[in-house]
Amino acid sequence: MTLITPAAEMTAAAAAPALRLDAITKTFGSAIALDRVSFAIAPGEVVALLGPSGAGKSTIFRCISRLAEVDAGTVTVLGRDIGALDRRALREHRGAIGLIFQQFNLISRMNAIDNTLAGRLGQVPTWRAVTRCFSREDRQIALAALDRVGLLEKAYQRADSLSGGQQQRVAIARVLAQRSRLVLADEPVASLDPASAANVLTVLKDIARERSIAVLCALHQTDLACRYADRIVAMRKGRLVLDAPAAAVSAAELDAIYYDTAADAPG
Ligand SMILES: Nc1ncnc2c1ncn2[C@@H]1O[C@H](COP(=O)(O)OP(=O)(O)OP(=O)(O)O)[C@@H](O)[C@H]1O
Repeated sequence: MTLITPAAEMTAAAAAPALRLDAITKTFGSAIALDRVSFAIAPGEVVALLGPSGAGKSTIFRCISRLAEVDAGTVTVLGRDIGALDRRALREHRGAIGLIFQQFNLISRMNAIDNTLAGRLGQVPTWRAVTRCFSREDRQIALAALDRVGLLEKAYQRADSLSGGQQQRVAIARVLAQRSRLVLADEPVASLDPASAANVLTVLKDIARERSIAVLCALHQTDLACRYADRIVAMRKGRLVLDAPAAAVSAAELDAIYYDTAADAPG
C-alpha cells in the first residue's frame, strides 16, 4: 500500500525544495535499506519521518549528510546535488546541516552559551575555532539564539545542570546560531516527558516557520507527528509508504505504518 497524495506533491513543488530525494537506493550487502525513496521538503516545512525499527530512517539521515553513499538516485540540498561535491564542498555541506539528537549531544561541562557557540564553528576563521575565541558578534548571535528558545537567563549555566527539555532547547539554539537552512532531528523528544516534548517541538516548528528552515524529524510518537508536523513521510522496510499532509492522515493509516502487513506488498 502506497499513499502519496497529490496535495503532498503540490506542497513540495510550491517552493524550490530545501531537500529533495530522488529515487535513492541504498544496499548493505544483499540487504536493501532504501528502495527508490523520493520526497522533498520545502523551506519552513516540518516533515515527520515515521517507521518501525529498521525501516531506513537513520540511513536516510546518513545519505543526506553523505555519511553513507547512495547506490542510485540523487540527494539535492538547497539546489546542489550532494553526490557531486568535492571534499571541501562536502565539509561545508555537512557543516551547514543542523543536527539535533535524542541525547542532545551537548558538552556537559560547558555552559549553554559555549554549547550554542559551537554552532558558529563552521563560520569563523580557523584560529577562532581552534582557540574558541569568538567575536562579540558571534556571542551576540548565540545570546539571541538562547533568547529565542527561552533560555537567556540560563546562558552561563552548565549544560549538565539543565533539564532534558532545556538541553534540547540549547541544541536548537546551536542550530539557530549555525544559521542552518536544513535541520535533521533524530528522535529529538524520545528522552523527554510529555510537557517538555511539546515545548521542544513547538520551538522547533516555530523557528522553522520564522527562519524558513526545512526540518526532517524522525519520531516514534505518531500523535506528536500529527500535532507538530506539516507532513508525514513514512517508511517500511526501506520503502516510502506514505507522504501526506499531517492533517489528512487517518489513525488507520498511522497504524498501518507499524502493524499492517498489507503495507509490505509492493507498491
Ligand atoms: N552499516 C550497516 N550495515 C549493514 N546493514 C545496515 C547498516 N546500517 C543499516 N543497516 C540496515 O539497514 C536497514 C535500515 O536501518 P536503519 O538504521 O536506517 O533503520 P531505522 O529506521 O533508523 O531504525 P531505528 O528506528 O531502529 O533506528 C536495517 O535493516 C539495518 O539493519
